[in-house]
Amino acid sequence: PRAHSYTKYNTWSEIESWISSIASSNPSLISKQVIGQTYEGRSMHLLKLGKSSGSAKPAVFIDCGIHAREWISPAFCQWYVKEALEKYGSDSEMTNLLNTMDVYVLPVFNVDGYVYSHTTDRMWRKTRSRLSGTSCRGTDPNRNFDAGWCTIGASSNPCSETFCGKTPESEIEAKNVADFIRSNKSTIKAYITVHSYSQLLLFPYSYSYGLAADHSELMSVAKGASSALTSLYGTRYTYGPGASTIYPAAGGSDDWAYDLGVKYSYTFELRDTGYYGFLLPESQIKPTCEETMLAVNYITSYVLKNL
Ligand SMILES: NCCCCC[C@@H](C[SeH])C(=O)O
Ligand SMILES: [Zn+2]
Ligand SMILES: [Zn+2]
Ligand SMILES: [Zn+2]
Repeated sequence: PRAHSYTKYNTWSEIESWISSIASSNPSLISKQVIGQTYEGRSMHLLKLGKSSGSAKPAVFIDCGIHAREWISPAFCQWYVKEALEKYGSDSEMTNLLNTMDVYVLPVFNVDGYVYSHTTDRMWRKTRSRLSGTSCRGTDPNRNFDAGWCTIGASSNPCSETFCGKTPESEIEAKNVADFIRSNKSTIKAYITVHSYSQLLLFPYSYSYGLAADHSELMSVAKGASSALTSLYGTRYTYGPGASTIYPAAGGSDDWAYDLGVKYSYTFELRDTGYYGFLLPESQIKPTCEETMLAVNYITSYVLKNL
């Protein structure tokens, strides 16, 4: 069988065995937990990075793979874990971060969809839930959160790629993540959700054109993060509130986390701008992940400084 590689789009079974081995590789720095099952009964594995300490530490939550076809996203979460463990002890920023904070990483949010995009339909986006009254499958998990749910930029047609679901958190995957964040909301200071493609760094709101209370701060952090990203290979990002920067879209995880009180809430749209789109070649995994590390590190060190 194929081996796991950080510069390959790994299958779910490769990722699942990687999760087990990486979690047991360094028990003082990383641990794993299951936050629930997917619709088709797969486990949602959450990794927890950080120097183990008796008391609850402030935390960052990063998820990848909300949308099945966006394969560069789970590749980044795997890359982030590798870099964090590698750099701990040598890089002062990462060492300070993991000594003071915990970083939760959900390598693949929409596991059923990810598997389906590997086996059956490369362009699949949604979950794989069955819906009553139609043969169409799946809900868009990024329209299924309880944030302006189904008001704009989402569809109530189950056959739509942006179907918002029967109710908020109808998708077990979304409910598992929302439950985890709700039960840890006193410690979670930042939420970062990774998608592709378009090269954007977005923040609330997408469910309204109204500006977030923390708009100017979120904007300045986004500016710094995207400049850090650009500094490596010149990759250019656009940044701003979701509604005006990409399109209005209600029910998103970022808007939901922000309204729950997680101030630093960001959505990344990674490479590229459409030449390859979702079919980004594996040769671009390393450069994409390295430049994105700079942006994520910028955000986490800003959060650390402002605890
Ligand atoms: N919460 C919405 C953030 C902006 C839209 C993000 C994209 C990622 Se593919 C989408 O969910 O359509
Ligand atoms: Zn997406
Ligand atoms: Zn996207
Ligand atoms: Zn690196």
